[in-house]
Amino acid sequence: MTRAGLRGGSDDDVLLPGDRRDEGALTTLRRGLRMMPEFRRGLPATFSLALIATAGRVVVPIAVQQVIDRGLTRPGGPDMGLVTWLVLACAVVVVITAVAVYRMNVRLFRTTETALAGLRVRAFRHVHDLSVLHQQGQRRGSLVSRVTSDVDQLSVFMQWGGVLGLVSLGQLVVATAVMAVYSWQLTLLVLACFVPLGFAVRWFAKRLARVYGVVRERVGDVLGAVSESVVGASTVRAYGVGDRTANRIDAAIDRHYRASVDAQKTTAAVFVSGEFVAALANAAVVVVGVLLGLAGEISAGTLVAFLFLVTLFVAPVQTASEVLNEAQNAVAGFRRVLDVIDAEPDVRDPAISTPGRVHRLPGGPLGVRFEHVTFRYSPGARPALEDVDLTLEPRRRVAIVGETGSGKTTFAKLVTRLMDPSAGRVLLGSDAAGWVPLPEVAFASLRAQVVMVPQDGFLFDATVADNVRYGRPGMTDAEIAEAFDHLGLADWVASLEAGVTTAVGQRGESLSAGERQLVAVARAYVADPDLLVLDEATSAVDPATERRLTRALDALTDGRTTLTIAHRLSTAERADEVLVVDRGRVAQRGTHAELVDVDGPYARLHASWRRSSAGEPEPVGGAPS
Ligand SMILES: Nc1ncnc2c1ncn2[C@@H]1O[C@H](COP(=O)(O)OP(=O)(O)OP(=O)(O)O)[C@@H](O)[C@H]1O
Repeated sequence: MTRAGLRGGSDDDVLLPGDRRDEGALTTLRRGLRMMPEFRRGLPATFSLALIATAGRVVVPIAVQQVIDRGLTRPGGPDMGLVTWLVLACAVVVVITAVAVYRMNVRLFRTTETALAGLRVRAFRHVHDLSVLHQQGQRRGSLVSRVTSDVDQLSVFMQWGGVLGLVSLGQLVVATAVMAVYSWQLTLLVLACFVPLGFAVRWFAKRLARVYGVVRERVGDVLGAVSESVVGASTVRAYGVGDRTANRIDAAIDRHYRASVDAQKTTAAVFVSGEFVAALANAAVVVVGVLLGLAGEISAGTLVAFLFLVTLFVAPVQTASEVLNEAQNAVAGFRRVLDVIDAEPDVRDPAISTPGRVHRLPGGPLGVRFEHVTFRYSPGARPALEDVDLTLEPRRRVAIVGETGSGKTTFAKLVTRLMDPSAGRVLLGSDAAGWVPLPEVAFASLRAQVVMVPQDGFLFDATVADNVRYGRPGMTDAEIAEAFDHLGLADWVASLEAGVTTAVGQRGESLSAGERQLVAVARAYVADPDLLVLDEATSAVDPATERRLTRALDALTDGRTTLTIAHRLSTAERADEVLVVDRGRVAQRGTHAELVDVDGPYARLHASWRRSSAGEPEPVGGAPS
């Protein structure tokens, strides 16, 4: 299988604003070169080395011609002095050529890796600013592939195809020029032999693109089937469907195998055609060359040199189809990476975009003000929030409740400026300290003073302490242990195998769901925000962890403004204020006591909670976010 066959497809691609799928290859390359100054800077020197390398290759045929015509078959007898001189000169040129090729490879490797590392870093950084991350969450994998496998694909092509393409092109041009100087008749003959191959290569290139397209799809199928069976291993085992899953994987592997064999057959045909035409050209040159020699048109040395040159000419033509095919794939990958970098972030840091109009948030607990805010996930879609107009005072614990899909998470994302409203304004501050519109708040100030604790409390594969340190870098393990102590969690830390230095495993899987939440709460606590947005977990936890969590949350929220997306009515009952969101609108507002007896959405939610309260407390609105 060639390199082209090793990559996975990405059918479930995420569409970015301004994606340019139909852009021509040259336009993409120009756009890419503009974005990779490191690569551009190295190009002239690399081209010069390529020129030396290719020029060096034609020295040998020329020397052979000179040795035969002017050294060995000289009318006055062999001139061994000239032969020795030519052989030595050839040896020197061969060494210089080898050094030039080596230097060119190293340069190309270094400049492409430096340039691609820069590209990858830019793409990664940029991805974090794209609101598409929050709006099309299910397709994050595709974005990841753009900044990983697409860049890898480009790197492989630039180092392998780039070297081959550069040398081949130079070799082709120089060999043709020298051939034309020796004999225009034989040059035309060689070109005539290769014209049909040129057409065949074009046809083969299209077919190769198609067959390797199928191979990539099949690779994607295999990866999809395998990863699904690994991720869903417990479900597979629980339902005893191991055989069925294995059959699915076997079938995907079989389809991949068939597609690969099919693709290899085409690749083999390309090489055979090249070999055939090369043999044909050599034979034609020998026959016609001898006839021309007999007619006194060319010398024996020229004929031998010509046969060398034909070999130099053939190699690039043979590799052209593979390089072309690789180039098609690489340019497609390049375009996908460039589109990520070129996509305009909807939410920009004013410290960068409008440095003249940037503010810090006032210190101390922050209030939240929504001024006629409407948000749509896409133009023309039903508003997820509609005309929300309210002020939440600082230091209050506010519970946001509502049916599933009513707009609670959207509200939280707007407060933390993961997205900007489609209409209206969100402001943070207080009557005393003043209100600042979110688009004018520097990200550094916003991220330091407003913290969101997501429902799943994502943990990194590190220790408990490392995960907490994300909240405030530089804290010592002892300070982190102290923070757990303040949150009333010292007994829990003591129960861990290695205290705060216990490793949590990938995504925190060595801890229970409730314990992961405890770490997430500690992380928010050490960040010491002025406004907290909590997305309450819906997963049931054991009573001991539940008690710890309640205690830790009380300590965390003490004295801070807190917005909790509440899935348990017990949280709403304890809140200073309840916001009831219903189909994108704030339908009710007040304390639990004020709302519970009023006919409305809150009373209905409460009643449904009461009905199911015989068992575990039911999440408000049923389904988890
Ligand atoms: N990324 C998205 N793209 C498009 N529509 C979305 C997206 N996220 C949410 N929505 C839609 O916006 C509306 C409000 O969703 P939101 O997530 O705010 O609801 P929620 O009240 O938090 O629900 P839950 O309790 O289930 O988490 C829903 O109709 C939902 O389908």
